[in-house]
Amino acid sequence: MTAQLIDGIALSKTLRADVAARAAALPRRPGLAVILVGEDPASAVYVRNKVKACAESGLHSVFEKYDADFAEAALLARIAALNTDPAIDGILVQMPLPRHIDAQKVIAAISPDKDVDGFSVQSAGELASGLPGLRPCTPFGCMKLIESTGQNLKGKHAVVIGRSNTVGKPMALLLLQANATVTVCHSATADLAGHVRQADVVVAAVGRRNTVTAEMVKPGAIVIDVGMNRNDEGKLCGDVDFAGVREVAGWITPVPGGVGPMTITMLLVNTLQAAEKAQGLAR
Ligand SMILES: Nc1nc(=O)c2c([nH]1)NC[C@@H]1CN(c3ccc(C(=O)N[C@@H](CCC(=O)O)C(=O)O)cc3)C=[N+]21
Ligand SMILES: [Mg+2]
Repeated sequence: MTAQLIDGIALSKTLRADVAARAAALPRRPGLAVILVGEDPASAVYVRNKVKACAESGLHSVFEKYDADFAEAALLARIAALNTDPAIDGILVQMPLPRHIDAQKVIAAISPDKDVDGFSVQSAGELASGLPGLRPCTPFGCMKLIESTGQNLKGKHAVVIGRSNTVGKPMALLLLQANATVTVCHSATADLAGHVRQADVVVAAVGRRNTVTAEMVKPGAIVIDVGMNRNDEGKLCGDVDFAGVREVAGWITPVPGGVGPMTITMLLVNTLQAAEKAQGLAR
């Protein structure tokens, strides 16, 4: 059996067309502010892709780039200004930030209504409480990828590998909300392979290549690869041994072309949602 590929670029295209149509129907264009502090080359690429994606979906965006020694107080002042800027519906401060800046302070400074990353305590609390709100983009995108298989999660066993605030924890909560039975594995898990073997859905968000191998995967499982690593040849690869696992799984996401583009797509969706709310349209 060879797994079906879940194409994050194709799904992104469909969802971004919907964003564009809904954005065009609004009296005022949704606006996203993207802030980058420092010179990390990978961050610069991701941020450029986010700004480009906004333009392609008819969203307004502003990009602010600051030197690595930009003061925390100055960054907080920029966020305060954007919080009250009526042209801006979403604020994204690219992570990681330089060490002299307290990321938690920065996240807390963003108005919860403009928290399109879904990283704030309010957004996390809304997700954990089953209330509507802005969901973290990567796990939100993973849910769309899983939904695109057409498989109902009710009664299925999902195993999340990784427990970060940005991916693993919110992923587990979203799967729970979709009626899956959820196990969260992490670096201190005693028998990772034993847990993954039980999984109808595997979400790998570890940051280490070849964490999930063919002999760990239940035949027919849905395998979602959040990893972003480099192999020995310097090529982008995920946490899953793609070549091996695709021979066992039912569905699998590639890296690149899987979760990455969907993370950006859900950022657009969240910005649209924030704009619709700001303009009095409930969603
Ligand atoms: N405040 C904040 N919000 C984020 O959402 C955020 C962040 N900080 N910091 C860094 C991570 C990482 N991230 C990615 C988004 C898209 C791709 C993406 O489009 N990847 C392409 C490949 C890109 C390539 O070739 O390098 C793909 O998987 O096909 C990757 C990574 C968002 N992040
Ligand atoms: Mg709110």
